Amino acid sequence: MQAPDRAKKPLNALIIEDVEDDALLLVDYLETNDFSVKWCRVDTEEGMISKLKEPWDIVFSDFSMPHFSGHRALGVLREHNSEIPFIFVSGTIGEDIAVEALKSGAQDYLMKDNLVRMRSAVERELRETQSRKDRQKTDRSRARLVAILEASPDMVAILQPDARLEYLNSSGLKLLGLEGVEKEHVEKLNLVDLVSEPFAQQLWVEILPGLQQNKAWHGETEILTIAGKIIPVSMSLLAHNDRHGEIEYLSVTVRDISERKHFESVLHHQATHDALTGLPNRYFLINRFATALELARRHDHCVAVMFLDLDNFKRVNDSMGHGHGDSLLKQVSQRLRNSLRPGDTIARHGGDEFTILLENLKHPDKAISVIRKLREAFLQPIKVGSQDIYVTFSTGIALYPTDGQNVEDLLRNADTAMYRAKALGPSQYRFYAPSMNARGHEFLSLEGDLQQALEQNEFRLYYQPQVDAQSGKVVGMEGLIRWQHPKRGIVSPADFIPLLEGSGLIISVGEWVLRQACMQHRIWREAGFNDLRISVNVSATQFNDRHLMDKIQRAIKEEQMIPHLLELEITENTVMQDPVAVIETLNALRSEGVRIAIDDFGTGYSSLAYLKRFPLSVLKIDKSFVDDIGEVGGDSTIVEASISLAHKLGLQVVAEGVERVEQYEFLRSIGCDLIQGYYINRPLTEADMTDFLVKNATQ
Ligand SMILES: Nc1nc2c(ncn2[C@@H]2O[C@H](COP(=O)(O)O[C@H]3[C@@H](O)[C@H](n4cnc5c(=O)[nH]c(N)nc54)O[C@@H]3COP(=O)(O)O)[C@@H](O)[C@H]2O)c(=O)[nH]1
Repeated sequence: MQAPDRAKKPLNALIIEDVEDDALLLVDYLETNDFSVKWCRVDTEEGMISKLKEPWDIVFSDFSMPHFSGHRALGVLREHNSEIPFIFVSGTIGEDIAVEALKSGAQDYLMKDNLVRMRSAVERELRETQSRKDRQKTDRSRARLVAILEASPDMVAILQPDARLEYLNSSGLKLLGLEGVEKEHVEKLNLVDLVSEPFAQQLWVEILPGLQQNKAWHGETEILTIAGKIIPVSMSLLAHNDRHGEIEYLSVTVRDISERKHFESVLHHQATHDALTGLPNRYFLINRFATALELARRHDHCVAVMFLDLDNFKRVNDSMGHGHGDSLLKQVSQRLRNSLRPGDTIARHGGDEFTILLENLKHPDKAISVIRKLREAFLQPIKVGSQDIYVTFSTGIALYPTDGQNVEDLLRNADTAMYRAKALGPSQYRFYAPSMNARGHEFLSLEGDLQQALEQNEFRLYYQPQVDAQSGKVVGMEGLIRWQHPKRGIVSPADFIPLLEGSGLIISVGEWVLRQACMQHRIWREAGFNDLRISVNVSATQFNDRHLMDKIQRAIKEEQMIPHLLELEITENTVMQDPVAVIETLNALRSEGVRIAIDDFGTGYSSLAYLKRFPLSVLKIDKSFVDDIGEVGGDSTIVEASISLAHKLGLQVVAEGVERVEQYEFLRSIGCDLIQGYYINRPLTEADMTDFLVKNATQ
């Protein structure tokens, strides 16, 4: 082999020729025609095969040789998969054979004695080989690109400028549920048909026209599978221009982000909901509340926020353990949720506190109907472990726009109102009033003084007479506490009982009231007023005191009280707190001979039918019902019905707060047993009560 001349066109030629001179003539011809030939001559099949490993640009072959043939040489070359151009150069070839040779894959044939066409034939073959190689390279890289697109986990599509599908990769077919669908059907689809409303609109009206200018759109949206399933996706839409700057085609890459969205929503739920109850948390509520206020401001609506605090939750937690406490909270949450409308928001504020947001209220009173509904929902006990627990809650309500203009103020005011409700005993509700804040400060200073009031002997017991409705004779009295404050004078129990409740002092002050009443009763008995009954109020906190029975028994014994003349007034709500335990205590009191009165009847959420299971003696109809008597639009049928039913259940009925003669007369006419109220007398000091008894006895 000879080295090629670098100034000329290099040509590596394998020459299959038995005659060395013919080969040299050929090379000489090529060299004189501007080729620098690197060549090798073989004349056997083995020789050719051994040389095929080298990088030949062209093969020249004689047609017939003693040990080899041009035909066979062409066969060998093609068997080795070689696409190297093959040119016959022969002295003997006839036209038929030449045609045959071309048919069998040779690129050309030339006569040894006429090589005029050789230069152009070689140049042509080299050119075609090069362009074939280029084409193959392009095909290969195209195939690779398609393979990459097909292997992509994202949907990739090529679209016509009007968004019709031209190509859709396998992931796209899979994502859209188009696997197995005929290609021609797929190609009829438009991207607009494959996205959900309202993105289809946006795509059509805004995004596609905008691509002329913007060239690209990226965003998160939803696509619609052929089966109608909506899948959240991230999408990149690109416009590809032709050389005139017109959109030639579009490409779109779509990534299924369902999993990410799912995790995002899980995270969002965790950040906005309470893990124990699954209810929205404080953060969620504040956001929702802010939106509700915006809307209310715009549409002139009223919004109520209610703060609920479970009564005695701590007792359940402490006595039954946190596991049971959690179970109670979960069940309470469920009941609260079920009692509200879908548009109302209930959130767990923390601990045993819940917040309810009532939007778009027509009237603030609607909040009361909601409280009633909630109370009804809790009439049935909640089973925790093996115990039935009756749940009550204290509620504070603040209203937009009257009680505040922003979330913070309204929540704070609802909280203040809730604390005031809680101080009144279980199951109470209070609407916020600005005076609550002012009184809050006053309360603080009173609270400090209360600590010493008992030691300093500052409490007084006043007595309000109860008379027989028919005869007008005094048959008993209610003991009502007052606080003789050294600086403020007489302080109303409405102002300090909640403080005593809150501090727990009510237990010892309640005991003082009981003993004071029993002691005074003995003094009046000794003065000849023998059969008078005396009643005292027992708050829910006192009722929960496990030493209550013991204290009552000791007071009766030590103050020489006649048990059947002692009456304890408890409210419906005290009864409802824990009915099973209450029945037990009431039975014990009854066996001592002590009478029990239900105070403020009608203000709670029990019914007489419900109360009949308790060993009660007296029903005190609340002043609010008595107030209705004789008023225009007032409804006295409740009073009538209550008295009639109470009598059927063997209860004596006392009407409280009787202020006017027509109330008295009406109550007498419908069979009310006893009357108490300013119409008879206000609560009196013991001295004034003694005078009143004397006067009454002599009338
Ligand atoms: N746990 C205890 N609670 C007590 C005790 N003493 C009183 N209280 C409770 O405080 C609340 C306010 O009591 P008071 O200011 O004494 O008001 C009572 C009566 O004075 C009042 N009343 C009676 N008749 C009329 C009337 O004709 N008009 C009118 N406007 N008010 C009237 O009503 C209150 C009656 O109380 P009750 O029968 O108990 O419902 C009050 O809730 C008391 O219960 C105590 O020692 N312990």
